[in-house]
Amino acid sequence: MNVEKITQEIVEWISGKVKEANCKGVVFGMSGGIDSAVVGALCKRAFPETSLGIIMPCESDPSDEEDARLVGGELGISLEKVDLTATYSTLLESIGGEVSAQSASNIKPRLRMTTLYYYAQKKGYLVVGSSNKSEITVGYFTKHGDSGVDILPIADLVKREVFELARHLGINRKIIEKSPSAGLWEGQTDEDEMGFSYKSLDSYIEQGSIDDSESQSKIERMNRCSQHKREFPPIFKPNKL
Ligand SMILES: Nc1ncnc2c1ncn2[C@@H]1O[C@H](COP(=O)(O)OP(=O)(O)OC[C@H]2O[C@@H]([n+]3cccc(C(=O)O)c3)[C@H](O)[C@@H]2O)[C@@H](O)[C@H]1O
Ligand SMILES: Nc1ncnc2c1ncn2[C@@H]1O[C@H](COP(=O)(O)OP(=O)(O)OP(=O)(O)O)[C@@H](O)[C@H]1O
Repeated sequence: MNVEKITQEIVEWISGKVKEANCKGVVFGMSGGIDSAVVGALCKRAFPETSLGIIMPCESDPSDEEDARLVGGELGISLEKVDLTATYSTLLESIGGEVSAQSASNIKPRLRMTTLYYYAQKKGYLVVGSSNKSEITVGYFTKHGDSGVDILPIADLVKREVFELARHLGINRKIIEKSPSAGLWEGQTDEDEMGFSYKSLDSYIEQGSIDDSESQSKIERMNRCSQHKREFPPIFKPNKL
C-alpha cells in the first residue's frame, strides 16, 4: 500500500464530501484509540481550522481521556469534552427494571452519536466515523451508535492498514501499541470479545479463507448475522392498487 498516496486521497475525499454537503468542517469522537486518532489526523489535514474532536467519557477509564488529549495535542486538534456518565445513569434509571449489560453498554455509543450530531448541526459540520473494514465485515460496532455517521474515510481499510496509516501519520506509539478496545466495559478488548485476532480477520478479508477453520466459521457467522447492520432497514412495499 502506498501510504502517502492513500493519505492524500482520503484527505481530498473528506474535503470533497464536506464541500458537496455545503458544510464547513468536521466533528468526530476522540476515544484515545487508534481508529479515531487516524481519523482525527486525516480530518485535521483536510480542515486545519474547522476540525473538532469530542471526548465523551461514559464510565470510561480515565486513561482514555489522557490518550485522546495526547493525540489531540500532538496533532493540534481542537477538543471539547462532554461527560456522558451521568446522562447514561439517568437514562438507565428512567428505563428502570433489571439491567441487561449488553443492551445497556450499547447505549453509550448511541449517546455519543447524539452528541456528535448536536455539534454537527450547530456548526455546519459533517460527522466523521472511524469504523474500519475489519470491524464492518463482522458487525463489530453498535447499530446507530458508532455507525451513525455521515462519512466513513477509513472503512475500506483493514485494521493492519489502519496501523500502517497511523505510523505514517505520526500517531504516538503509546496509542499504536495499546490493545484495541471498544471501552464499553472494564478490561474489554476487541480480540477477546470477537474470539479471533485482527490478523486472522484481515487475512480472511484479503484472501477469502484462512487455515484456522474455527476462526473462519466464527467470522463467517458474524458476517452473516450482522448483514442488517450494513443495510438500510427493509421497507415494506404495500400493493396500493
Ligand atoms: N436480522 C436482523 N434484522 C434487523 N435488525 C436486527 C437483526 N438482528 C438484530 N437486529 C437488531 O440489531 C440489534 C443488535 O445490534 P447492536 O445494537 O449493534 O448490538 P450488538 O451487535 O449486540 O452489539 C454491538 C457489538 O459491537 C461492539 N462494539 C460497539 C461499539 C464500538 C465497537 C468498536 O470496537 O468500534 C465495538 C460491542 O462491544 C458489541 O460486541 C438488535 O437489538 C436488533 O434491534
Ligand atoms: N470515550 C470516547 N470519547 C469520544 N469518542 C469515543 C469514545 N469512545 C468511543 N468513541 C468513538 O466511537 C468510535 C468507536 O469506538 P472504539 O473505542 O471502538 O474505537 P477506537 O478507540 O478509535 O479504536 P480501537 O478499536 O482501536 O480502540 C471511536 O473511534 C470514537 O470515534
